[in-house]
Amino acid sequence: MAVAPGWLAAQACQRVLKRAFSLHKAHSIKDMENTFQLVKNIIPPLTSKKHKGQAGRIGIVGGCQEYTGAPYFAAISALKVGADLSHVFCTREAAPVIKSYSPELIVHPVLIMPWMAFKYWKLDVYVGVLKDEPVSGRRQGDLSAGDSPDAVHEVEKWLPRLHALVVGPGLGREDALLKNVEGILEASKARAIPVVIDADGLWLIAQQPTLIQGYRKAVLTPNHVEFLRLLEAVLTDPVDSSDRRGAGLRLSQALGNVTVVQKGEQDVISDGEQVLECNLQGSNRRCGGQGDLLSGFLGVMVQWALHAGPEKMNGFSPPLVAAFGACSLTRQCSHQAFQKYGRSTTTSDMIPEIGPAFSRLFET
Ligand SMILES: NC(=O)C1=CN([C@@H]2O[C@H](COP(=O)(O)OP(=O)(O)OC[C@H]3O[C@@H](n4cnc5c(N)ncnc54)[C@H](O)[C@@H]3O)[C@@H](O)[C@H]2O)[C@@H](O)CC1
Ligand SMILES: Nc1ncnc2c1ncn2[C@@H]1O[C@H](COP(=O)(O)OP(=O)(O)OP(=O)(O)O)[C@@H](O)[C@H]1O
Ligand SMILES: [Mg+2]
Repeated sequence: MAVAPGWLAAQACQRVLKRAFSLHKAHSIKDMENTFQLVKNIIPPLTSKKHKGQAGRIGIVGGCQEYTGAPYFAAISALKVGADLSHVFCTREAAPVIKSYSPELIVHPVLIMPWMAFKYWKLDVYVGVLKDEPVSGRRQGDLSAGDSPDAVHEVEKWLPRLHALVVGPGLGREDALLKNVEGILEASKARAIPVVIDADGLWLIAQQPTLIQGYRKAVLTPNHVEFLRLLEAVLTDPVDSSDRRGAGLRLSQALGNVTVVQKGEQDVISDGEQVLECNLQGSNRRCGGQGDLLSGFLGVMVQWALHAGPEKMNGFSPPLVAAFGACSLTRQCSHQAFQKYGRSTTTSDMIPEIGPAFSRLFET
């Protein structure tokens, strides 16, 4: 008996939805089908009428000597989900490493601190002396654009060309670097650029919550430890963190309706008014880097959702819908990679799954 392709697609879609929401009593499968439909509504069509850049130009602020994988994962996932250009703003040491992972990334070694610029300047002078070059000549000439200590200004120059920023993956916690990031966040807010804040960016927010207070184009993506740190920093009254929906809702409200994506066995997403949960089956591998992929997806999707406008959101806020899309996609990639590689699965194995996972969730 011949089976219609449409029927097969519908069955596949039902299976994904059942996996997604079998554990969650508050939302019926119908509700979740609707939420997936909202994500589908924000995806820009691939047409011959567009020019490079229109599907998304994303900036990642992160990458230092210790951590080069995290900004790479965020930047490549932004491209693979459909952004046209992905920029990484990182420290000087991290730049050649990140570039060497992928020719597709545009890498700016601008997150340099004043003392580092001084160190490189001294090194250049030293090399000049060894080469028997006149020291005074080298002092003038050898600080290239990448050595500029004015990191905020260097990133700010690019902001008019970017649709969204992901701040934090692999950033590190050096005070001087975080000071730069404060300036970058202020400049992004002044331009109404959506920002996804993850990892060490959340460390900064825990020190200074006022930096994103009330900025509704900000989305925070804490893991378990980062969420507890934010709760402690932001809420004055005690809160039951085992009530993940209640705690997420309260944190978002206390931050002035910034969207909070609490990652975990279920991803709990709140904008202080509503709560969405993503239970889509992922995998039991907890290898590092999966959250970085999520932040890259979200950087792109939040911009798509804001561009699509509230009328396509059925009463949900655009960041909430975008976050649901990014969480679902991360978990689906993890699930697919795990089916192939089992215990040996690492985040790199999830990258080739992005295209098939996206089609499966959002193009059926
Ligand atoms: N390949 C890479 O370059 C990666 C770099 N990463 C970066 O690494 C930096 C640090 O991020 P992490 O998420 O590792 O954060 P932390 O360095 O704060 O935590 C590392 C791990 O230690 C454990 N831990 C920390 N504090 C704890 C506590 N109080 N109680 C119990 N367990 C605790 C948790 O398992 C946590 O995942 C960030 O810049 C992040 O982006 C990660 O994204 C992973 C991948
Ligand atoms: N117990 C779990 N069961 C299933 N999925 C999980 C579980 N914990 C986390 N995840 C999923 O893994 C992804 C990354 O979340 P995780 O908490 O590992 O972030 P992270 O610690 O910030 O990662 P990274 O190593 O990139 O910094 C999310 O999509 C989340 O849904
Ligand atoms: Mg993380």
